[in-house]
Amino acid sequence: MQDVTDVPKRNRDAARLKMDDERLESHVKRAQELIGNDTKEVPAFWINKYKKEAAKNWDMFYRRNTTKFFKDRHWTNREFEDLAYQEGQSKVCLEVGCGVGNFVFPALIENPGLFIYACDFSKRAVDMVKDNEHYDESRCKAFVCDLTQDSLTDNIPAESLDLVSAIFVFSAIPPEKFAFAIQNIFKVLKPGGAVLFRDYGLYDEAQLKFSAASDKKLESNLYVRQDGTMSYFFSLEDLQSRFEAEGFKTLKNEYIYRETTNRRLELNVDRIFAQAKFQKPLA
Ligand SMILES: C[S@@+](CC[C@H](N)C(=O)[O-])C[C@H]1O[C@@H](n2cnc3c(N)ncnc32)[C@H](O)[C@@H]1O
Repeated sequence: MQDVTDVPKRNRDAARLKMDDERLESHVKRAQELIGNDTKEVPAFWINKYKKEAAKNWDMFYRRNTTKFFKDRHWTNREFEDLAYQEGQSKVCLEVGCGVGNFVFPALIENPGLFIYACDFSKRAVDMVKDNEHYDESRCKAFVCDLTQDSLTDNIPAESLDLVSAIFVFSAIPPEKFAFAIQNIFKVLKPGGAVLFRDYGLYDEAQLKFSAASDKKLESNLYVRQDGTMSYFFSLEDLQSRFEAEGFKTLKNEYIYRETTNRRLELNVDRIFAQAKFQKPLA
């Protein structure tokens, strides 16, 4: 689950290239076969347990990995122009599912006019954010919150945010809880404010790996990792309909294709991400 999107600078342009049609077609064909043949569903007892214990499993993930697992996300200004600082401008953002701050700290350092609220349901992760040498209360407030059941307005004034970033967090949430999470975000955004979304796309290589293994599929497009954390894969239609159902307007919604190389295994891997921008309409 490493952040393979953070390709070395000199390879960025090459990595951003879309897969050519032929390659994409054969990838989709392979994906559909693998996923279509994956009928090994996990028993309901375990599905409920993974869903119920999601916060605990992520907390254990951070106990094991501390701050060492994800790389800092230095690509966010490039991918989300709303985030990038413009002279004299100040913005307030909330990062949902902030983990240990791999999005938060590069964004604060690169964008002087930014204030970031950062929340996660893992207390251990939030404590690591607060312990970071760059944590400065005049520019950041981190707090524990389960986006799928705790109201964000307990910590953030309603309709006060310019931006909400959701970077690889919705994939960790069971789909039946998306609606609550999206409504929760809607309430703290200003009219005209936007959600910046990036997550695993349908047929991403990680989904193919889950399908090839046994007993990983919980339900359609939802899988479980060895450590009990979950991963959902978004088609653009699915993503768009879920945000629009809660009142958002879709301004951007696209797949990002990246070819990454695993040098040790001498393998090229096709990653597919869903990237979108959803706006809360002006009143
Ligand atoms: C893959 S990590 C991404 C972390 C961070 N956004 C980043 O870009 O590095 C997913 C994070 O979402 C958090 N998370 C998952 N479900 C959540 C929920 N219901 N409420 C709050 N945080 C959640 C997990 O604890 C984990 O830190």
